[in-house]
Amino acid sequence: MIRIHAVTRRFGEVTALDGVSLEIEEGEFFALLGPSGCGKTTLLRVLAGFETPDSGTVTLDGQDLLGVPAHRRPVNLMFQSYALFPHMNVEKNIAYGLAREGLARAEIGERVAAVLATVGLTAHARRRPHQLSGGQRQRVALARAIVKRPRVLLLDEPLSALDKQVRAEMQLELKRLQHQVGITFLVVTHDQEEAMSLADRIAVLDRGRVQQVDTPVELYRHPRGRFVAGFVGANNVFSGRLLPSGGLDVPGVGVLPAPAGKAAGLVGVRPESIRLAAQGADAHLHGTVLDISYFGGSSRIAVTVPGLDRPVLLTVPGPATVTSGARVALSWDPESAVLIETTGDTP
Ligand SMILES: Nc1ncnc2c1ncn2[C@@H]1O[C@H](COP(=O)(O)OP(=O)(O)OP(=O)(O)O)[C@@H](O)[C@H]1O
Repeated sequence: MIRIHAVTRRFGEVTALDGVSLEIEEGEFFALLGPSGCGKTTLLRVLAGFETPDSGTVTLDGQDLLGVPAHRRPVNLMFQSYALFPHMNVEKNIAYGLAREGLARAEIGERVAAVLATVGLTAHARRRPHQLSGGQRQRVALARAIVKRPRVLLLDEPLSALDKQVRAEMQLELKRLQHQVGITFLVVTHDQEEAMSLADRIAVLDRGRVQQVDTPVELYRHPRGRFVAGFVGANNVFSGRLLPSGGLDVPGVGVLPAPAGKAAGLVGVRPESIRLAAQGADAHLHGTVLDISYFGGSSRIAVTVPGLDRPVLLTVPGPATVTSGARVALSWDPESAVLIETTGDTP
């Protein structure tokens, strides 16, 4: 198990990591998710040994890791595929690290062959990187990292260079591989969909601080704090006061469906929980359709509501039945509204 405790790293005025504590289990697929500049790469570099924190500790199975030089750590950083050696074929690229470790030729041959089979590139062993597709190059980069049999594999935005379809394929591939090799994977990404689809657990970082660590489902269902609520999946966040009899009283808007409570705070309602309602008794909000985005299987509708500073988003299956400029009524079940953050208790 990796235990990161109170790790802080400053660069002049910038605090890249601000008291980060995390525990990553053996064999886990763990993601660090956050916007650009939140400190993800710095944390990865600390684990890899390319960066020393100002304070804090990192242990692997109880053993200090920070005092161990980078090349002695049982941790490997997977570089982007453009870091492959262009003049070496696939096999040689993969064998390179093992040869440097001084392993016997026979063992290198066996290990390279095994890993080539694992990533499905046996038939391409003699090709050079420029003779491969982006996805295949990414597999070589992966093979090169896992052939060294690290305990922990660090991946920095591993799929960002790939186009959408290849990316989806590689996500499946990465998960399958991680399962097969049983190595702990720690992936860094700013793409929440990627983190959700890959990881067993996700740590959301903002400005050098861990905001929440949870499974993808929990992060989506019960985001804690405004940042996570807005960053992980689309969300509608309403600010108001929960009423003991049920509902959220939003100043200037009215009482919106929400469970009973006593706190003033922020409540989130996911776009797929909101439906178009008939005007009248069962409608809770009224507004004007601002924009419609069609995604094939579903559509996202943005509705401007007087009194709210951001449009309300809702998702409907298939093409939308309304058009821009239409007046619509919106509704949702109280149970689908979750308290994200309290801003004070009502006396
Ligand atoms: N060597 C450095 N010198 C000065 N500032 C740095 C250095 N490395 C990182 N920083 C700063 O620390 C902060 C965190 O950087 P980091 O690269 O960890 O972010 P990130 O979340 O990985 O972002 P991105 O997704 O853009 O790579 C940023 O403000 C960055 O400018």
